[in-house]
Amino acid sequence: MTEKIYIIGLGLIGGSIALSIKQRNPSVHILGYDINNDQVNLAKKIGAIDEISTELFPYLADIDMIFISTPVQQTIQIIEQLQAVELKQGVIITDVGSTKAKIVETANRYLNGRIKFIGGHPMAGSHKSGILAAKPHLFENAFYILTPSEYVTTEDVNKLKTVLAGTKANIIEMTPEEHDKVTGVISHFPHIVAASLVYQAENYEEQFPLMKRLAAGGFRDITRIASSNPAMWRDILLHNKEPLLQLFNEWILEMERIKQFVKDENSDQLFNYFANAKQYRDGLPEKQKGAIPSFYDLFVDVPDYPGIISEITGYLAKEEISLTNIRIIETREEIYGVLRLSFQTESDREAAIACIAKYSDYDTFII
Ligand SMILES: NC(=O)C1=CN([C@@H]2O[C@H](COP(=O)(O)OP(=O)(O)OC[C@H]3O[C@@H](n4cnc5c(N)ncnc54)[C@H](O)[C@@H]3O)[C@@H](O)[C@H]2O)C=CC1
Ligand SMILES: O=C(O)C(=O)Cc1ccc(O)cc1
Repeated sequence: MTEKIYIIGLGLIGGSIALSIKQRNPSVHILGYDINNDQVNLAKKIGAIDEISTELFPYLADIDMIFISTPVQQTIQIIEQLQAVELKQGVIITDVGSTKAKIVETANRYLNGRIKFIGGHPMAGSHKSGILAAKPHLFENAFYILTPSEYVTTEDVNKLKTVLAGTKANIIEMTPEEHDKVTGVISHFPHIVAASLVYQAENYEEQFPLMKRLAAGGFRDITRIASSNPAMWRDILLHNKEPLLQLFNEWILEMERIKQFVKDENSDQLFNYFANAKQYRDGLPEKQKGAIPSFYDLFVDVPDYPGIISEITGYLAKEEISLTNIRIIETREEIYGVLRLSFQTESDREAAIACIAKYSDYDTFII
């Protein structure tokens, strides 16, 4: 049973995790520390934590689980220092960093399997920082990646998953290396591109003073993430060097490819370039938080009438099947609609298929 949790770093992510744990299980006692007193005081004030620690390593021998939710470089330093701290037998330590290989490698080296470390990364957030931007539902329907090493058991991972259940995230597992490659493509490199587009606009400002005021719409959308915390992104790039270097090379080749189409005035290739990108982009799951699609969506063909959502949720409630999201995604000929139901696990989805077949004639399908 996880009774006492220690959270180091009470900003956007640490604060959101604390709030989600407290909301699901108020009896869990959360001790919190932040190098910035204002953050930890605010965390206590909004009820994210029960108790403030005034030092990084207070008495920790009664703590069942530790979350390190600081910027990645600080996370490494804290893990290095943890080897000399007295901890409870069986304590589980996890982090929330946007990179995994360096952090997990540090944990393996310094904690040496003696202390159970499970790398973690909730794949949602914001360009905002700090406890005041924290929300208990920040990770709802997002992916939460865990990278357990050979030193931890399924039971350890399940313990962490139970604590994280209040986040309502889809928890999946992968290796630290897989994680860093995937997040390099869909998160880290896009932050570089966003910042570079901002530089490009800024460079033209002297020549076209109206540039800033004209930079609306698409430009604002694609560069939103350039407003993220610079120190955090500096450290993420320092951690994920090799995958990013490969992506730089591939991106430069990609730019050369489209540049050539423009140079050649190759109308067909230019059309195809945008048409293929549009097709792939349009196929991304709609309004999914985080960058990767859900694995456990179920689609149901339903008549389009008011009350259909409560009818379906009523069937699922009868069988005690929990749902993370439900949404009408399409109406066909104004008669039939498609309902998308999202589940945390494959077994919940299978149970839902059986349940809907038991109580209704609606067709279910998986894409
Ligand atoms: N911002 C985002 O959208 C996401 C961030 N992450 C990861 O989560 C981690 C935290 O990021 P945020 O919560 O966004 O940043 P944040 O800036 O909102 O919070 C970080 C907190 O850590 C504290 N801190 C820094 N050094 C510390 C130390 N040595 N000891 C104790 N506290 C310390 C800061 O004072 C701050 O309150 C980072 O590793 C980041 O890569 C993961 C997913 C999304
Ligand atoms: O603001 C956004 O859309 C983000 O990209 C948030 C984000 C930042 C860092 C992560 O590791 C994961 C998600």
